[in-house]
Amino acid sequence: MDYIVGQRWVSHADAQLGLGIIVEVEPRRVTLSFPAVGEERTYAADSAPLTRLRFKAGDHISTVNNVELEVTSVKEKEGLLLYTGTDHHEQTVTVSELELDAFVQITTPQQRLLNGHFDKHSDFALRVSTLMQLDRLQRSSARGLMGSRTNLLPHQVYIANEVGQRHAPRVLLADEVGLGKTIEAGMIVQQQLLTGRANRVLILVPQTLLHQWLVEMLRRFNLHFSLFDDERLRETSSVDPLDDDPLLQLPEDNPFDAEQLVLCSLDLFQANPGYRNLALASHWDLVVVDEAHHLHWSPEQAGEDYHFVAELAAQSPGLLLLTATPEQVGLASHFARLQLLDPERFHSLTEFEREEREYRRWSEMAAQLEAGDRPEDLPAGLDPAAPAATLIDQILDRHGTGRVMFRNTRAAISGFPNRVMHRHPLPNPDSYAHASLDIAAALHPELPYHDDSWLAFDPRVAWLEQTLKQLRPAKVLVICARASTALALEHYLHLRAGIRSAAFYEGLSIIERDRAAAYFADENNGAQTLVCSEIGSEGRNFQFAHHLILFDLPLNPDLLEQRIGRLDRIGQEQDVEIHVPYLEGSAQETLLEWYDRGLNLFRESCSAGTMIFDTFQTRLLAQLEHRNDDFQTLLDDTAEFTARTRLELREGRDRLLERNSCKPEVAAAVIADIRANEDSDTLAAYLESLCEAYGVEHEFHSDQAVVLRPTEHMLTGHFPYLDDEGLTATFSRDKALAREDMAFLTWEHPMLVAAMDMVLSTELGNASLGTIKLRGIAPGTMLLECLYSINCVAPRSLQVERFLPLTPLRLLVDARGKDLAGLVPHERLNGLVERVNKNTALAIIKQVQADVESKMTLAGKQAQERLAPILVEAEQEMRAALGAEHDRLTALRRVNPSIRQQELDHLSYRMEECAIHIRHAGLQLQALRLIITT
Ligand SMILES: Nc1ncnc2c1ncn2[C@@H]1O[C@H](COP(=O)(O)OP(=O)(O)OP(=O)(O)O)[C@@H](O)[C@H]1O
Repeated sequence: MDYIVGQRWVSHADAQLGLGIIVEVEPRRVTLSFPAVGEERTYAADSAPLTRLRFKAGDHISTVNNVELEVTSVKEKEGLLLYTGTDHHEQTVTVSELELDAFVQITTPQQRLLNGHFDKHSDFALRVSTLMQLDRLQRSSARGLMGSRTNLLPHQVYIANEVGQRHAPRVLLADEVGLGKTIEAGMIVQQQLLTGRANRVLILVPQTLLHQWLVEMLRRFNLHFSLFDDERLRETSSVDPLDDDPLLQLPEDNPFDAEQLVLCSLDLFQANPGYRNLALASHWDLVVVDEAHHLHWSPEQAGEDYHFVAELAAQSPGLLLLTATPEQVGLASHFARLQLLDPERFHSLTEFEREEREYRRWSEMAAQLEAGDRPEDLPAGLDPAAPAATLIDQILDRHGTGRVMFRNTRAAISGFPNRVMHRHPLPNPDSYAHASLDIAAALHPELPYHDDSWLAFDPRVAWLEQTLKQLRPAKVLVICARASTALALEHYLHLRAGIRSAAFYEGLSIIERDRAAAYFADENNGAQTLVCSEIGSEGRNFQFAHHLILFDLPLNPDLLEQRIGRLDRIGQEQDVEIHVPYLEGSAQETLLEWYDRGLNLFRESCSAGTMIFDTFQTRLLAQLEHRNDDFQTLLDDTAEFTARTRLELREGRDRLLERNSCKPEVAAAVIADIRANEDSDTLAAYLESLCEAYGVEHEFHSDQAVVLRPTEHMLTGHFPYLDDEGLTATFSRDKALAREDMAFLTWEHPMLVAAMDMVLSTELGNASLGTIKLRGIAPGTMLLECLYSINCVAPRSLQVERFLPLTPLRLLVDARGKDLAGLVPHERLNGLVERVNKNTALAIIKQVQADVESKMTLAGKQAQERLAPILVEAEQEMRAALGAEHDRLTALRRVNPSIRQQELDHLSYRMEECAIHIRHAGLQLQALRLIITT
């Protein structure tokens, strides 16, 4: 494709951009400015979704200077088109395509019909059915949630539905370990992308989870993220990775701009501060940060990673933070993360701490409201006459963590396995006498050894070997705190004990780590055991194993919970067997006792671990150093405190959060809608007609599954997502979950999305001609079937399309200009219309040309009349939605003076801008069929 600066192109992927103008051409990229929406876009030159706009003689064009021309001739000069025509003063004028008005509407169906370009009826029907399906999908409550290859779990579907529909969502996904936060984030990202709310997404994860995220996004959501690491950035940018001077001139070629979906490790920016400016200079619609509790923050000082994410958070409209243990590093730092999400709502730590103490009161109030009572002491600013559901939402928003935080607990979700604990006391060897020196050495007595001589006398080692042999062939995950321990153990098991094993620790490259994890996961020829340092205790999926050996214990209950969470997660089908070897009389034993008898952590997960730890820390540390008779009292006190805290959480904060994190009736309705889409045969039938239209071979594979293959007679050289090998795909979710080799075809599979887009962005089926026998109507009578869609050219940031329906406006005008659409539905007409041979069709069109044009004018007028109330309704809907946001901020401002007037003003401004664009929305003729009665 030859691009030349100044040429005019339209994006067929995004008609709302209006008419673009090429402003820069580079060897592999082309940049267009879209003046109608004030945006610039850069595309890869060989795959840009662009169509050159060429007018022909007879077309009407308008220029930026409001000159209207009817084109009489077209010439090309140095790659640019020059249009000559007559304006309304009958003057002959020549304008360059450079001067064309960017707010162009191209109504090609009429031009094609009158010029004798007729499509098959089946193609016309396909086009109309595409419009109808898109409209149905847009209105479906399952929109954006159909395509993921996952089980439909209510708590995930609820969150994805609630958050994914938001404009610029900013939330903390804090489900307890292993409940599927990655899946929730994937569903939200997918929904945001599919609905056009987001285009550019950046995901930041710990290095150990990069590959897992990459694979999960691809296999569950068909999302192709590009992995950016040091190597890739060095290859594509000249920035010095170590130079983080913010005033540095950034290169024009920002590598982050080259991809829409980027996955990076957060550590990359720690090690190479120079890359931060690059990432910040790129625009993101949505930033996702996994294991967000790692961001360093304390009331005295925030870490560089926190600052970096805070800067990203400030420039990106959407932000998802993920953590299973939000309070792992304390309440203050939990608050700091909430502040990243909603600085208006979370403006004062003291206030937040006070609120936390009141959760029980709000929880009880919500319960009262739900039971139909009206409490006397409703907080100020709430309308006692409002419906209970509204009041509950407002209480959650203003006094709980409301719309910002989602946390489902295992207690509320059934189907988790039991945890079974096995203690293994072992004699404490004399060589570890030094262990009482400090707590780290007491808990990990092998640490002071610079070689592996400790392996010979530490009884945990021989026990480990023996236990693994006993458990054979069961897979066993071994976790210890330090990399050196993991490495030494793995060497021992592998080289001296002959046990198939792999190590997983920070010294390995990402590829080596993933190779180790894959070796462990391999069912047939894989390792029996994986020995991990603490980095293996976070985020990874090892639920195919159900034996966990804790070679030592971390001094942090949330870390212990994370360790157990590797196995105790969704998909675990057996009881989780937790084995803990410990040295008798050592600090390890004391810690084990405290976790077990104090917190009961080996049997039940506990979301207040850190808080309980903080409460007893001093007493516990003293006991770890030197255990005495007070220990029993510490255990009793901890157990009593834990029981009380659990109860408080259940009745207070957790219940308040749960109320917000899964509403079963809403989830059930969405799931039913997703299922209804899967269970009907409409998709299969639609796919068949698509394949027929485009010449793709379509063959039965098995129940609910098909094989698609490209052929030599394809209409276009290429069909989206279909390579030479073909594609085996199923419409059944259950089959897709069991058969990873099959694609899961839903209305939201990228093949369907791209193919539907292809139908509407090309001319396929937009002009058709046929005959019909209708009793009682004189032969030779003309009917025109016209389908219009609403087209609103507006800056993308306004997201106007979410208020405008996609429902096509259909008219069937008869010879007198009367609309019969209501009497004869489209499907019925399809069954009655007969095709006409090309010569007859050309003869017909010659005869009725003038008549068609006048009927088109009538149809256009009628459609315009029908458009008016639709636009009024769209504006009302927009005002209601943005108005509610405005009201919320105004209400929050009463309790929180830090909300700036400027923000409220900006919302009002947005509302007015949206209103202007909605009022100027126009109609685009999508398809036209001329029918003559015989
Ligand atoms: N709806 C689902 N269908 C099928 N598998 C699922 C579903 N939800 C979660 N899983 C699987 O369960 C495991 C846990 O999910 P995920 O990794 O998203 O949990 P998490 O909450 O992020 O865990 P952690 O707290 O450990 O980071 C993964 O193996 C995931 O693939």
